[in-house]
Amino acid sequence: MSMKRFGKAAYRIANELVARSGRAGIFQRLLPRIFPATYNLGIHVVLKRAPFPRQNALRIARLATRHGRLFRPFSSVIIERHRFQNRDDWRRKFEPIRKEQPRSIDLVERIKQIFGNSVRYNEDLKSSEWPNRIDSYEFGEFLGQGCNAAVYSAKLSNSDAELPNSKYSIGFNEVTDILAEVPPLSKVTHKKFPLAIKLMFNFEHDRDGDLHLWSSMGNELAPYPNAAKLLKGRMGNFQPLPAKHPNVVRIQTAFVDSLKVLPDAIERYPDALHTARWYESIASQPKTMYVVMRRYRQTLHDYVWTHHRNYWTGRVMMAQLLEACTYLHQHKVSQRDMKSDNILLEYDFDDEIPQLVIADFGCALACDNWQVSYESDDVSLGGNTKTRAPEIATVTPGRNVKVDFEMADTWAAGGLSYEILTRSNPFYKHLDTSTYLESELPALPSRVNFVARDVIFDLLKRNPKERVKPSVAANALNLSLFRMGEDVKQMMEKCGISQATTLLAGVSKGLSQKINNRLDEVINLITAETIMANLAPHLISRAERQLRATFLSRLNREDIWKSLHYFFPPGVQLATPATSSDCLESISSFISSLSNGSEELEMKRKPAKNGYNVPILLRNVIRTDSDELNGIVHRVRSK
Ligand SMILES: Nc1ncnc2c1ncn2[C@@H]1O[C@H](COP(=O)(O)OP(=O)(O)OP(=O)(O)O)[C@@H](O)[C@H]1O
Repeated sequence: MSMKRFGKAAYRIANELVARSGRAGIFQRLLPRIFPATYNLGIHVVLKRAPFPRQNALRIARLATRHGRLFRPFSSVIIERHRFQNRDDWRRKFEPIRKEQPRSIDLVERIKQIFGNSVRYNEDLKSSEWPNRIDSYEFGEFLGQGCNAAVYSAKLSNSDAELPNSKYSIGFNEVTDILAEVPPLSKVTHKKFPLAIKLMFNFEHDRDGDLHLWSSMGNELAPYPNAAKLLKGRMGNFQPLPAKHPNVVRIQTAFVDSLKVLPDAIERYPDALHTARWYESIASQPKTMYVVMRRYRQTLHDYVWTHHRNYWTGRVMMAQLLEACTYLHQHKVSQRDMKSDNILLEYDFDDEIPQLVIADFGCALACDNWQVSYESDDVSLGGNTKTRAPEIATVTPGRNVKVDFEMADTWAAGGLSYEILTRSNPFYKHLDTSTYLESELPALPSRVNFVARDVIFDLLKRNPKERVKPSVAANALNLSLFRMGEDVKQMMEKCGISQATTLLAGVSKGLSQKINNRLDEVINLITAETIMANLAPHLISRAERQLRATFLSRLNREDIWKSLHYFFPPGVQLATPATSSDCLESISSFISSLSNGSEELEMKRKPAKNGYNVPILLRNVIRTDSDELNGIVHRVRSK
C-alpha cells in the first residue's frame, strides 16, 4: 500500500468516526493515533521496498518527531505493517477510540488516575514473582521473634544479583534522579539480605497435611493480595486486602514447606520444634508456613528510642500510619494488634524520614464484616489488651453480644501517634483503655502542629461514633504537610477557602459547585507542588513523596471538606482575601524557591548527609537541637 493510499484510508475512517460520534472533538483525538502509524508505515515502505532514497525515510522520521509523535524503533514499524495489512486487526485498532465517549473528566478523578496508576509516583505498582520453596532462600541474621513466629533476614539462594524491588533509589525513576543531580553515592542502597522470612511456629507437628497450617496461620496473609488464590477457600470467608499499599507490610509470597531448623532454633524457640520431648507422634515430614516479606529496618518502638527526630518527621510518620488505617478501613480489615513492635520502618540513612508500614496481621479480622460475636471468653479480641480500643476493652461476653472493630485500629493510631511524637504511648503505662477520660490525655508539646494535636485528640475519643474517620484524619495531616508558600492555611485562604466555605460545603448542589471550584484550586496547587517535588527528589524525602502520591490517588472532595474543619474550626473569625492571582503567586513563589534552592545547593557544594537536603523551599528550617526534652528535634521557622 502506498503512503498516499494509506493516508486516504486513514482519513476516510476518521471522517466516518466523526460522522458517527457527531462530535468534531473525536477527530482531534484520532489524529495523533493515525499519524504515527502513517509515518511508521511510510518509513517501513521506504526502507523495505526502497521506492525512495534512504534519506527520505529519515526525513519522514524527523517530521514525525517534530510533530510531537514519538519515533518508534523500526521493529515496531514491521509489526505495524502486519497489523495494517490484516483487515480485522485494522478494525480492532480503532475499536477503543470508537467506544471512547466524549467526556469531561472531573479534576479529582484525573488526579486520582495520575497518582494511582503511574509507576513514576508509585513504585509499588511493579510486580514480581517469588519462588515458593524454602530451598530457594538463604537465611541471614535473626531479626525478631514473637509468640507465633521467628523472623530472619533472607535472600534468594545462589543469587547475588539484584532482586526485584530490592533496590531503593532516591527518586522514583532514574530520569528524575538525573534531573535532580542526586549524588551517585546516595543513589542506591543495596542490601545483602533484602527479604525477611517469617517462620511460623507449628505447635502441632503430630498433624499430617497442610490444611491445618493454612487455616490456622492464614490470617498472616491478610495484606497479601494473592492470598485468596493460595488459601483456596481453606479459611471460609477470609477476605485479604485486594492490592498492595505502600504503608502496609509487603508480603512477596507465602508457602508451606518442610520445617527448616536453623542453628539458633533450639535455643530461641525449642517448643516450636518437632524435636520437643512431649510430642508423642511426629508427622512424617514436619512442616510449617513461611511468609516472605520485604525486609524493613527497624520497629517503631526501637526507632523512637534510637533516633532524634523533628515534629515534621513525626507528622509524616503519623500521616503514613493514618493512610494505612484508611486503606484497611476502606476494605473492612482490622489489624487488631496495633503496637509499636508491629509498626516497621524503612530508611537508608539515619536522618532520613522513614517509610512506615503496619505489619503482623496474625490477629487480623478480614472477613468483610466488622462485627464479631462475643459469646464467651474463648473468642479472640486481637492482640495486646493495652492497645484495645475502649469499646473492645469494656465489652463482656454474653448471648448475642457483638463487638464492633470498625474504629479499633483508628483509635490505636492515636496512641501510636503519641509514641511517634513523644516516645511514650499513654496507654502502655499511665492510662487504662477501659477507664480513661479524654480530659486525662497528656498534653502534647506546644510545638506540635495544631492539626496533628487536634487529630490525635479526635482519634482517641472514647465513643467510636464521635471518633474521626481515618480518611479525614489522614487528609488533615496530609494537607498540613504541604509546603506551598509560607503557610498551608494562608495558601488555602488565598484560594478562597474559609470558615464559611467549609461550613457551607455540601449544603446545596449549586452552591457546592461554586465552593468546590475553590477547593479545586487548592487541589491544583497541591498537585502541581507534588509533580514538581518529584522532579527534585533531593528536596523531599522518598517517604514524603510516596505519601503525597498515596493521598492524591484517593482524593475525595467530601472527606477533604471534613478535614478542612481542622484548619477552619467553627467559631474562629478569619479575614480572607481570595483571588486566583494570589494562587498563581503561590505557584511562582514555589517555582522560584525551587530554583533558589538549587542555586544555594550549588553554592554550598556540600552534599547532604542523606542525599536529601533540608527542604529549602519551605522557608522554614529544621533545626537540630539535641538539648530538647526527649531528644526530639523541633522544626522552627527561620527569621
Ligand atoms: N518484614 C520484617 N522486616 C524486618 N523485621 C521484621 C519483619 N517482620 C517482623 N520483623 C521483626 O520480627 C519481630 C517479630 O515479628 P512479628 O511481630 O510478626 O511476630 P509474631 O510472633 O507474630 O509477634 P506477636 O507475638 O506480636 O504476634 C518484629 O517485632 C520485628 O522486630
